Amino acid sequence: EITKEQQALVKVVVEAYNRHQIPQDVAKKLLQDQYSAEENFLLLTEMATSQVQVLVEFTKNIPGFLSLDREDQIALLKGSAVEAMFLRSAQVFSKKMPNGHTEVLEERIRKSGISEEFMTPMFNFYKSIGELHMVEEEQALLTTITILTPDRPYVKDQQAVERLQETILDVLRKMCVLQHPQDPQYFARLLGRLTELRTLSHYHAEMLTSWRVNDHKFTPLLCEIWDVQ
Ligand SMILES: CC(C)c1onc(-c2c(Cl)cccc2Cl)c1COc1ccc(-c2ccc3c(C(=O)O)csc3c2)cc1
Repeated sequence: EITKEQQALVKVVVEAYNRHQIPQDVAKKLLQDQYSAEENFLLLTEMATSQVQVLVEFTKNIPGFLSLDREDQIALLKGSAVEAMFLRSAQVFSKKMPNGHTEVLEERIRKSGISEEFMTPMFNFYKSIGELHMVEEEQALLTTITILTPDRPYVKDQQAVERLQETILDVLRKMCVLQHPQDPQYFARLLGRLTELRTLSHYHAEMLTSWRVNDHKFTPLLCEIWDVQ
């Protein structure tokens, strides 16, 4: 049984998750008709930059996040941004966006200078997230759990982060049992996705390097959050 305060916690997180989304006029740019590798890279850079801004706003609504040490807040954001964006872009693929974002997003990612070796794990991940058919509470809580990962580089007070993460893990575990009574392993499978995210995050570091080698430019916000340039 989910307690009253756990219900309140979920409500706050889910409302923040739904409130902070890429503005539609930015997302709609995906539908414009230039498909060169350069154009795709520029559009994806714009999406990622907008998504990071959305992510920063979302984290401010995670109960307890703003009471963490300031530097730890930054360390958590920097350490989780890529994983949170894999989760978010995965929702776009699994949501089968009504306005055709799914197809164009896939097309642009496939033709943006990312080498084949990263494509397979990336799209396998998207497929495995899609197969979970997560409800929006699960998506919001899983993203929150990713952000509240204690062992990110440079986090000083890991215990404080662990306490926040455990609170979310507890309510997610209960929700999974309620939402998926026929699948007792569902919660474990959700957490398994977080392990896959870590691997993708390592691949992503290499993707960044290969883009930079080919002189691709990022925005100041992405340079700051990814420690590039
Ligand atoms: C700098 C750039 C080239 C880059 O580097 N690595 C990655 C990157 C890639 Cl290629 C894959 C996964 C993660 C990252 Cl960081 C990217 C692009 O990152 C993206 C981030 C976020 C979206 C994204 C999110 C939400 C939505 C919604 C919605 O919510 O309604 C509608 S459209 C859309 C689009 C797409 C791409």
